[in-house]
Amino acid sequence: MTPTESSSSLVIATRESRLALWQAEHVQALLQARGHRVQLLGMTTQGDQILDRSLSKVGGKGLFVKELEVALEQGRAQIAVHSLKDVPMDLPEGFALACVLEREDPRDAFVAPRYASLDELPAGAVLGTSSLRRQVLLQALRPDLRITPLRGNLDTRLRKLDEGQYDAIVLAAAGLKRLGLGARIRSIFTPEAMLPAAGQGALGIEVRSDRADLIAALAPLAHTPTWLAVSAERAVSRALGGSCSMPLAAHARWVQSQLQLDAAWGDPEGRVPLVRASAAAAVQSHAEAEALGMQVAASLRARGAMETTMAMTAMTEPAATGVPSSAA
Ligand SMILES: NCc1[nH]cc(CCC(=O)O)c1CC(=O)O
Repeated sequence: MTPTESSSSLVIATRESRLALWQAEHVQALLQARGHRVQLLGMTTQGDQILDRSLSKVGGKGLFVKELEVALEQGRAQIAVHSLKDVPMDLPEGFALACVLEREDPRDAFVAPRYASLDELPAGAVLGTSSLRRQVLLQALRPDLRITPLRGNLDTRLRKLDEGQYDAIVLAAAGLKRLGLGARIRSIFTPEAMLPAAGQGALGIEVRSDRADLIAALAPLAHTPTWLAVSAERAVSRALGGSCSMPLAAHARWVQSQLQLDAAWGDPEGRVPLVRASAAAAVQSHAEAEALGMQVAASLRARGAMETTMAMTAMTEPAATGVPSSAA
């Protein structure tokens, strides 16, 4: 750091949901501890405004990041903090992922006032979820449940549960834990029962790719084991065309020095059984992590994932099935 760099103030562009603000403040504190002056710039994205339609129908993941990128482009901010799960597989030209921070719990959580776990729900109970992945995986576990779309930020989702619109909801454990709402979690799904989404629980920091100085300043915040794991997960999504209209799960974890990657692909209408694939490798670089992801994607495709992907185009049209979906 040169004196001029450390004395200049950095601005973090952030969405204004409580979770987004927590995440931006977390990065702000990490940077302040390293001697940077950091301010926040709160903004509303299209993804926050559109609450009545499935996000997959109106543009998908990018909706949560685009306004923030415009702020970076215009120089109103230098840093955008994202839940990596909401970040498109390939960033637009001119933007880069400077680093990935240590992951919070990547698993999904079951929240319900009257039931302690999915198994306890009576037949026909109404279960709210916010992504195709969760819908498909939960329907495979409990075909008898009425799985219903659930949109909105964390507080909104919990309020809808508390108002009695759902018997139970399933959402990311990471968000609840970050906001101090971990006590609402009745049970956590093991990855074996319900495989998380690529990048779930991890935070990514986006900058303009011409800011090599900033990328260097952010490098100490990186958590390499998380970054390699999410690189492998995101490579699976990318290889399969990665959009949030695809019910895809990808989860990597370290088993000693090996990265174990598990992925699942489901047909939203349940016409074919879930397709699963796994592989492990002694990954040491992003290239090796991505190769592992591509290998698992190829296995998924060999087992039928691609065919149903084609069939899904019709499914994502309005009113075709009414399946829930979002960037979750
Ligand atoms: N799709 C919205 C979203 N993006 C990130 C999280 C949770 C936190 C995380 O995964 O880092 C959530 C909420 C959820 O899926 O329940």
